[in-house]
Amino acid sequence: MHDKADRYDEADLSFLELPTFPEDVPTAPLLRISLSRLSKSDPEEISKLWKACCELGFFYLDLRNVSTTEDRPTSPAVDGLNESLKNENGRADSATGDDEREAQVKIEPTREFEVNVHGERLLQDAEDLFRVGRSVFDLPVEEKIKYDLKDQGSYFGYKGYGQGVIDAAGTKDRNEFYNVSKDDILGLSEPLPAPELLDPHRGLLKSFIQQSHALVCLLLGLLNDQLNLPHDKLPSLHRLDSISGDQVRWVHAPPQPMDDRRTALGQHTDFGSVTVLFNRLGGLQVLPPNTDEWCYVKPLRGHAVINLGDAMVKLTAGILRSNIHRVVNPPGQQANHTRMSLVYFARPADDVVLKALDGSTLIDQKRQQNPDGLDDEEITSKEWILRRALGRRQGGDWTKAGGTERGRV
Ligand SMILES: O=C(O)CCC(=O)C(=O)O
Ligand SMILES: [Fe+2]
Repeated sequence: MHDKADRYDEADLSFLELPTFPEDVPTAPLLRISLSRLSKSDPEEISKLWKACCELGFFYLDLRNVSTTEDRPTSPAVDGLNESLKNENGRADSATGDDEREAQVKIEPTREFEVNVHGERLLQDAEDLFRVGRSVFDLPVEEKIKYDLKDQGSYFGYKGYGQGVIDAAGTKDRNEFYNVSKDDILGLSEPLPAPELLDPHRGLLKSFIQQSHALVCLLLGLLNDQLNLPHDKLPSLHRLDSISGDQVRWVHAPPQPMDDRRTALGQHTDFGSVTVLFNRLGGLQVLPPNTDEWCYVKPLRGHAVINLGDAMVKLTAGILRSNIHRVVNPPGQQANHTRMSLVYFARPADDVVLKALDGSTLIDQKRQQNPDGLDDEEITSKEWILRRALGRRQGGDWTKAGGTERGRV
């Protein structure tokens, strides 16, 4: 048994500046996995990852430096770098800083843009982006709706409060989104219309995207090996420089009146491959397999919540799990606070066909057990995501919004 991560006490895991997450609500049984140990290919940690991805499809990933000398990346160069990259606002988001920081974290520059994941850096970027997100939602609605790109057939940009639906009856949601495309920020596609206040933060968004994507590729590489797929198969479907639906999302939900509360974001499975989620207030709930009780995911400081999406289910013939989740008003003393979350959605490249991959006996066996299973249609990643995302918008086709959860426990 490892005890390093477990020796942090509760105070280290809490957001002390926020009202505490209540003790008396059901919480979901997410395993806590250490990035530092995964990146050293620790076999025990890899089996925890495998178990979490097969059984629940959700886990916590500890992104902090583990406090032992051998684990801590404290070379003076890296420490000094972090300082030198902060601008006068204390934010690490200058354009020149990006290049310098990339140079430091990149050990083996395999593909254009790619970096090695650095957990503390990702945590810092997430914290900085929480501030940026607040300023986006503070803009007047008339300004924000200029960036609702639904009518152009895009799921990037703004989605206003109540502009999504949470069920087949068309009940309106209770949150706003702002979605930023990876390809826009990396210069792989034309820039989309966006509020001017985001301009100075494109460097920060780029860093967050690179770090999140590198994290996802590390996880995909480890899962690839567990699945006995040909080397690099899963990561190669998720190249940072391929055109894809990868996006950063801020989710923003003001507190709901005490006598009129409803689900803010309706139950769903994520559409893509791997989701990296930063939460501070509670409200996210999962429905664990074989239960009918929604359980809260308690936010933990220094950790991301990672969950798998439907693409991973389809590519592995259902070996890996994408679990249903939803967002409700924050619980207990947190109920009167505005909730915001920050998400990175990694998705296979647009042209990847979402069907079981060849080259793994494990996947072949699973496919044989369930021959008509998940390959019932030939659909690309782009079509799948567009259909599901727009199906959940008002006026969309709800019957097309569903995912692989249908017919499954
Ligand atoms: O806000 C959250 O905690 C989760 C958001 C979510 O599930 C999503 O945007 O798909
Ligand atoms: Fe989700």
